[in-house]
Amino acid sequence: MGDINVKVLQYQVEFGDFEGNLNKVRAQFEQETLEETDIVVLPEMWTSGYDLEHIAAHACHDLEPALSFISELAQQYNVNIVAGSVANIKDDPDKVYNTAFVVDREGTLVYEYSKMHLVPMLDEPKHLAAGDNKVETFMIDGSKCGMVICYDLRFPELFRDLTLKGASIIFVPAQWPDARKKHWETLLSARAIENQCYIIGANTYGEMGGQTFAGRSMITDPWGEVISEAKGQSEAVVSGQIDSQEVARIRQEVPIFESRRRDMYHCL
Ligand SMILES: O=C(O)CCC(=O)C(=O)O
Repeated sequence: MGDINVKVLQYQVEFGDFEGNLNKVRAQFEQETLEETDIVVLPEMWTSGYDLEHIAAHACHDLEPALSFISELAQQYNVNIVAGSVANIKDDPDKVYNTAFVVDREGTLVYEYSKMHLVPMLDEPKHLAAGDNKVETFMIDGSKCGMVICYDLRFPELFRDLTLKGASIIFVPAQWPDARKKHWETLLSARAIENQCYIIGANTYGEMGGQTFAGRSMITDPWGEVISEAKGQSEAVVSGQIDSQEVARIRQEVPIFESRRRDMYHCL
């Protein structure tokens, strides 16, 4: 298992413009040099933005057509894609989920996860159904990974569960507002430090649907150091290398997983 090169694409998602958003992603793959890249990461709700009033009209069905689109890109560029999330309808046509998915270099779907904590501040519970997936990990190029979506970042239990299940890299696709930018930056660092794993935050930026989004996509290492970041609200590619030995090194240096007192508190 070698080092892993990651690229987070930070760009402005177009509000309610499915085709426009697909074209935007394709254009970025065309202009980037991806030969040395192992994983490309997209933000939350990248096909529609937060056009919640019309979310059913924008929704994919069992991830299609977004899955086929991403699968073709993955094969064409020989890269794993953590494809942020899309509005998605599964069995029940009245339920739209906010579903993230991952496709490997062969174009095969390796994981999907529907956001389990919906955001009251954005009226998400009125328009979206909460995912009730089990907390699971998935593999990319030999590394065990986890996925959460945006507001999930506020729930340390979810991250602890993923790390106890062996995740050493956790992806956080987001559309995080500028109004709470400080929380985004602080919580990404905190989750990396307290779980001693890599945290990869992929946000959008700029004005959309009456909100301003923060940008500040970043890759944080298991020591809490930001190894690569987008400075602010601008188009950016955040590139960083994940050292496959670093998680074990940090966990040896500060052995919090051995120091836990599960007999003293009622959580995982
Ligand atoms: O928790 C927050 O402040 C932002 C959450 C959010 O915007 C989202 O989950 O889409």
